Amino acid sequence: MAQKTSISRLKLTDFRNYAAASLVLDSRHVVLTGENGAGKTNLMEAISFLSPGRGFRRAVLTDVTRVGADGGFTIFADLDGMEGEVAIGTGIEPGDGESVSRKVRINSTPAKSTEELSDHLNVLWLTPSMDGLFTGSSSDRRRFLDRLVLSLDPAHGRRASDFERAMRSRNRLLSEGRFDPSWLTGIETQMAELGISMAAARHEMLGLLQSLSVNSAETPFPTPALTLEGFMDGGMDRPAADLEDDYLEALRNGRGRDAAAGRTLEGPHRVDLLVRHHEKNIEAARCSTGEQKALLIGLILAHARLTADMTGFAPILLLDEIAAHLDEGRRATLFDLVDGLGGQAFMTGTDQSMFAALGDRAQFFTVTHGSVTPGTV
Ligand SMILES: Nc1ncnc2c1ncn2[C@@H]1O[C@H](COP(=O)(O)OP(=O)(O)OP(=O)(O)O)[C@@H](O)[C@H]1O
Repeated sequence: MAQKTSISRLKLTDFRNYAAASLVLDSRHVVLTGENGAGKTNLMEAISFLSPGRGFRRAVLTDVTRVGADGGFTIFADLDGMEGEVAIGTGIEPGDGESVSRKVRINSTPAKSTEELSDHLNVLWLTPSMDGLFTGSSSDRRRFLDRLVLSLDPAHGRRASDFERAMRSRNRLLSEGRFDPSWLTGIETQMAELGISMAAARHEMLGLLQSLSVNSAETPFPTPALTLEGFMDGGMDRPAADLEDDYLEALRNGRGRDAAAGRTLEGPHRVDLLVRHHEKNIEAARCSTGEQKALLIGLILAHARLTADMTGFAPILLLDEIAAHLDEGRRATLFDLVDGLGGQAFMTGTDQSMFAALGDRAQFFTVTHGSVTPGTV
């Protein structure tokens, strides 16, 4: 059984609709209930800032600061993490401009980047804005895929941003008509190395996820079948050096075409994640709304289980409005599955009675207009 990571204290200042808020938690699950617009999702978003990136809303950081405050916000958390007890602080400071990046302190020491947060905890989420994942844009699915990979392989984020940077340099050279072969080859060699290792990490993560899906038919939340399309399709079993050579050659041969298109037409940045309902054998995009939600829940649960197996620590789960469209039986099953992961999950809803099946496996808080109090009203 994986060990637990859990948050024991959370303190927000000038974050969204919270001027100041403080929660003291035990290691059980956390249920936040309150009216629409009270600040439940905002609290979950604050927790998502304890992982690399811009949180689950992918927010512009200056929008996160409370309207009316003087420009900065802070989030402090004490947690029992993967390297023991740790205090994490993050936020932006007053006066930070539009292109601000958020600062992170770990046990009061400034972190080099937000990626250091991955050493201490994994935070996974499911929010209503992900409901359209299967029918929406391939870039959303790619981002989703990369977050899945990131929780198992923290170096994936750095590889992806280095690849992007190299690709932008290549695009610029090509668009300016500067076909300097040695310069281009240098950049393309870097793209090939990074691109193939990105593809390999994605491929490996999907393989591991699929190997976990054996029990899927027994729950209302089946793990979907997942495949990648658009780059090195079906060819990832060959040695990495061969794949890199192939991609390098494709880039070299594609210079004229890419110059005309104004972008690089082949690479890991063009991959799409194809999702199918395994048992019904149809694409997720053609499943009903309820079936799509069940597949998404199945996918997040399988990923949480995989993260727990691979790291030895159950991730923190943020499940926003998870209970809203499930009947009583499915809700109870979901809570048992979430609890069975062995981690701490945060769940929101408008009605506390929807979480009754959790019993004393959870602690309850009421959220009202930017304040949060223990217990229920
Ligand atoms: N930077 C900000 N400053 C002040 N208020 C903000 C800021 N950003 C968002 N808000 C407000 O925070 C409020 C609470 O939003 P939140 O999404 O947390 O609600 P919720 O409790 O999850 O509601 P629902 O049940 O409708 O999803 C909203 O009214 C929103 O306008």
